[in-house]
Amino acid sequence: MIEARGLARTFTGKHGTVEAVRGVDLSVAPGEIVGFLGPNGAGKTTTLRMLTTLLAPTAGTATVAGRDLRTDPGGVRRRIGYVAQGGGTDPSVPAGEELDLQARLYGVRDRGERIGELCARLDLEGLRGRPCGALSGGQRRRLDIALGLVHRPPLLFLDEPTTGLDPQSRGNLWEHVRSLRAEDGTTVFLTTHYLDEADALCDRLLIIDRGRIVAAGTPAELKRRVAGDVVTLEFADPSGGAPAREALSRHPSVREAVVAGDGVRLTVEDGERQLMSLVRALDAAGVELASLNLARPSLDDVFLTVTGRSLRDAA
Ligand SMILES: Nc1ncnc2c1ncn2[C@@H]1O[C@H](COP(=O)(O)OP(=O)(O)OP(=O)(O)O)[C@@H](O)[C@H]1O
Repeated sequence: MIEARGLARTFTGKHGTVEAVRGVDLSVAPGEIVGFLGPNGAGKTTTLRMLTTLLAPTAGTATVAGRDLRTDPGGVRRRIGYVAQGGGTDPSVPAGEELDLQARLYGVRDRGERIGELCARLDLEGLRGRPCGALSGGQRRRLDIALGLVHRPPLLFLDEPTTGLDPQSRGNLWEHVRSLRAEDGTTVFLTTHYLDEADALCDRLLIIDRGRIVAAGTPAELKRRVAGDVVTLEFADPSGGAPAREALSRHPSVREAVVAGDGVRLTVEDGERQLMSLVRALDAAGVELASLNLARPSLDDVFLTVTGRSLRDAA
């Protein structure tokens, strides 16, 4: 559904040159929900604007929804939906009229039927007469998505769809995005800097940092591949940290062992299966354990491993 090679964009202004996107390769298959994740300023919006024909690339090529970005931008536009950050509705116009206008702009023939279908699907039925400015944040995001889908595009781009929404509305929006894929097979490409959103909603993730893709895979693959499991140990005797670290850093499954406060933090390959063996190694070293905790790595651990920075700090 998307194939991009070497996509790049440089901005040149009074204050010099910014290489916002530096040669991005990406592939998105039909029916996937793909998340484009990265800190502020990483190049997410710039990439999205290139893929949606709003910004010309400085270099690279892409096919989007079966059309060439450079030679047939009109063809791309007809076959994609794009929901920008903040949307573009007029606060004084009723939601139903905005939908009608959009359907006319795209020349949708059965627009009454299509609008009814979208309103039912996105829980907008009772809101058609309400001015856009009077909708709640979650309702407005659902209207923005309906506007992006009026012409039945097979591919939908969402730029930070849940920024500014409360946790309940975010969960609700994720459900709607999933059902678009389940019911219509819509492919979704979305940007986010929320790790929980990337983890919960997306089949596959591309992590971008400073204009380059630094990691790609399913959330589970990324976590498994890059970070290992995290085991935190505390000891009956607070001075147990140093001998424990000494004993455990020789264990074949331990990639890293650091003393943290009164305890030790380990990065362990396949942590669950190794726990008993780690406990035995401690026992052999004569260190008495007070507590042990095993945690799956988070996407933040992944980002930390590939870039050396925390996604939260970077954002
Ligand atoms: N029109 C422009 N002129 C100059 N620099 C720009 C322009 N648009 C973006 N940039 C710069 O390009 C870089 C990437 O910006 P971009 O908006 O793509 O990042 P982002 O990952 O979407 O960030 P955010 O999460 O904050 O939306 C930033 O350094 C930004 O300041």
